[in-house]
Amino acid sequence: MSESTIGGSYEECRTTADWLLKHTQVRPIVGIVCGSGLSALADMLKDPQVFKYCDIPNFPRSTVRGHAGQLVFGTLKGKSCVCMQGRFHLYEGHPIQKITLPMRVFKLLGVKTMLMTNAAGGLNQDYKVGDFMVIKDHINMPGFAGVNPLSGPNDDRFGVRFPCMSDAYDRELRQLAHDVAGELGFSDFLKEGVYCVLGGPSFETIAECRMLHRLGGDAVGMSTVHEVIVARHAGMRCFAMSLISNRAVMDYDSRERANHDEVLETGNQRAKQMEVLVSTMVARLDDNENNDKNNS
Ligand SMILES: O=P(O)(O)O[C@@H]1C[C@H](O)[C@@H](CO)O1
Ligand code: HPA
Repeated sequence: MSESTIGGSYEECRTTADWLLKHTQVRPIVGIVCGSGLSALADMLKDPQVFKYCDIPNFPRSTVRGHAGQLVFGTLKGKSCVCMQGRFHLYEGHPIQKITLPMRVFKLLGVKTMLMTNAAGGLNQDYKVGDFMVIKDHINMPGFAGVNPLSGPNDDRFGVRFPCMSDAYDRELRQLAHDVAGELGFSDFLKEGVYCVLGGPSFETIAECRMLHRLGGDAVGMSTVHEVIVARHAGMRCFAMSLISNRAVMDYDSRERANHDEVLETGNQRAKQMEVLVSTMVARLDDNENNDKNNS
């Protein structure tokens, strides 16, 4: 299959970006991705303009409960934003280049900073359900098997062939999250750690959770990393945060069972605090710092 049939080519992303630019006056500088159960964040945008994914040229469809499947443009705390109310996952059957196509479209729309959220299982034994984890680094398990959104011919118009990932999660944005959490009284439940991505949709076995924990993972999930790789390749600053929606089961005597209902339920319980934290961060983003951080 050629890259253009898989998705994510420059021409395809340009077509989508041009269509959106024609249909909205908003010129976003901040992009937001809402994780499972965390879609309400998009409802904070003022003067929203909503596009269903099925109406946007080249966009895949959202198939997961808790992912509304629409793109919302608007203003958040005075900053022009575009927000994915629902994301795409590998297990939905989309090619990985298609899952991450929105990142390239956002780049072409003028987005400089990406803020992503997700729901994840807690591997770190100190984490409680409901904690927030600022992602400081990731382990890309599908990547070990060659499943990487940048596989295939490289298009220099987006970024370099071999992008560095040791600075994938912007240090200043992570610090900003801690500062804001301190002011809001959230520090007790704001952690920082390593996110492991798997393909899903089956949740992990006990042996897999134990292995991931030993490898240095603090939380496990099924998203975000592919988006971050493509966003960083294109020079956007990235911040990502997990809501620890459930505890990864690590003990053969445990009666706990990971399930999507619990994930959505925890999202509902913590949605308001997630909204306040993210929106306050957006308010504090320094426009001058919104420069391209390309890794060329
Ligand atoms: O989009 P995110 O990563 O928040 O979604 C997580 C991973 C699976 O899609 C789902 C499992 O409950 O939630
Ligand atoms: N494992 C993988 N993905 C997840 C989990 C989990 O326990 N919780 C939410 N998304």
